[in-house]
Amino acid sequence: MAQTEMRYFSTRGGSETLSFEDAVLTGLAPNGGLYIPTHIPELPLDWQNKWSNLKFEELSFEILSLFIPCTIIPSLELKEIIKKSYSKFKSEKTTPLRQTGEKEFVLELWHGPTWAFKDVALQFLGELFRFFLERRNNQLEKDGKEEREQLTVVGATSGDTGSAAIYGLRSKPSITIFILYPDGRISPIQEAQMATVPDENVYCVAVKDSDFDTCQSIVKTLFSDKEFNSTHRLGAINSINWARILAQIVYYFSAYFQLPKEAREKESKIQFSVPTGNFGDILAGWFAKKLGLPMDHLVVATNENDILNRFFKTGKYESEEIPEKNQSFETSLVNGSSDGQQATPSSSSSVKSTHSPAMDILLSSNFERLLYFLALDTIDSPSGNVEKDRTKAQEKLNGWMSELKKNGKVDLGEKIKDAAAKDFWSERVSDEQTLEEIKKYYKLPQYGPYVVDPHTAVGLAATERSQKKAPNSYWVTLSTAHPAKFSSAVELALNPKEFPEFNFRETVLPEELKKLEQLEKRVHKVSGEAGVRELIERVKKGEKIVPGEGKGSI
Ligand SMILES: Cc1ncc(COP(=O)(O)O)c(C=O)c1O
Ligand SMILES: N[C@@H](CCOP(=O)(O)O)C(=O)O
Repeated sequence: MAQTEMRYFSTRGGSETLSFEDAVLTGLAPNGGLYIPTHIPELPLDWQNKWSNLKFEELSFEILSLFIPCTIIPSLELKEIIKKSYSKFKSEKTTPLRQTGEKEFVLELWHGPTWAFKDVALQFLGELFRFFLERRNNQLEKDGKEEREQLTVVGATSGDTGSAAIYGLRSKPSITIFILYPDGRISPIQEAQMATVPDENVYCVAVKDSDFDTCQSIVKTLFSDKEFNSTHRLGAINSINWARILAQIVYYFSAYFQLPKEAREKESKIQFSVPTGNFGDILAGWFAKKLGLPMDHLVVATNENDILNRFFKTGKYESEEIPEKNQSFETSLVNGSSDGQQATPSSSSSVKSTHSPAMDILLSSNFERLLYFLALDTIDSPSGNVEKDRTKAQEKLNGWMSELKKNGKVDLGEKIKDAAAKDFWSERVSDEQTLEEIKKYYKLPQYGPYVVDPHTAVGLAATERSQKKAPNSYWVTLSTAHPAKFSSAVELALNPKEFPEFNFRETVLPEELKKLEQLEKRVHKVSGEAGVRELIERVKKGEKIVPGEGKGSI
């Protein structure tokens, strides 16, 4: 059956739909919403047999082409983009599945260039940007036009997205990239991975006295500032960009095909546990389920920053703090809601610093995408008319967003909580439990020893706690980073007193990362949104700014 051509629209309303190309290049919708597909495509008949022996790249092509019409990227070119995206992965399987128990598995997503799961999507997004810009600029040249399209990528990171984006975009023509991160709140290796990249088009921006939410909020404010956005043609690398979610859907299918045959039999149940921060990775899993991948539940595994866990348990989405006292929280909620004029906080909010710092996030961007679908699934008396029902769901979502803006919290109610519970379970994992989990996997009989990073440990702890809900299931925990990236937590868990034989440098740290220590770092330290704007404006004017020596707030 012919499928309707896929287009994308904003969660926050407006009847406009965009092509895949425009949705990817725009990143965040002008009304502050996130782009989502107009419909969930159908998998081909007999996909389970047809796809079972495909290599990762081939599987990726099959899934991505359901969302990217060949009028936007012709098949041959999409295959080429995918091939380039995964050529630098260190594992033949790209995202290999490792057995850790009789029915327990870990999906290792960190075999890409920066040793984090973000590489899977950001290598692809880098290639997409290159392809679209090259095609547009060739056309301009053909048409005898002088101007060329340039993209100013502005992204926020709690450590991993930044380096993966930089490795995906470094030295790509027509692109300048600014990565914002909270000064002093990412691991030394993460900072070294970003700041030692010498390419001229890369700017690492340490935002003083901030946290990830502040950085994310600055990014969203800049995107919603119409003038700034159109002057600099902003591009998004965070998971607000639909292409990030899309690329991540693939590895849920890949995991499925790597599980033992028995797991794929009708009576078996498969559960996925996902260490969660910005809700991008787990949302990709939810789309995989919507597409028809047989999975039972997705476990939202949070650290002590547990707003999401509290929502899934209570239906209430709220910060622990009073909004007036917590500007970062409020500003993140209202991002881009209107004129981009809201003040951006410069001081840290109530986010806790934990042993899994990449998940130290209060407000998860992608939760809005799920909320849209929950709104749609629970509208009273749906009309059956796609556009009308879409508008109703968008209105409902906007209502929630305004309430959040006003009160810093919203009670989404039992109906929404129950609708979410069909697909999600959730668990909060403390720092202490995270360290215990790292120890446990190091001492793992039969399938160990296995050194896991603290984020993966959060996922594993959540798996164990959820197991009683569905005994006899197959469990896949997503491993989101290589342990080398988080030495402090790993060394704290596998400390010399308890584990005298363990040597982090010898057994965990890859040679490639050891070499970073010797390289020169280039970091621009700035204060708040004003500092970020100033840096971008001066760079775009062609000023050469020596890292750490800029004037003003830079
Ligand atoms: C290592 C690691 N694990 C887990 C996460 C959480 O993923 P998501 O933000 O997609 O929920 C992140 C970053 O967000 C991360 O860097
Ligand atoms: N943990 C992330 C935070 C940014 O999330 P993103 O998936 O929206 O880019 C990081 O490592 O930076």
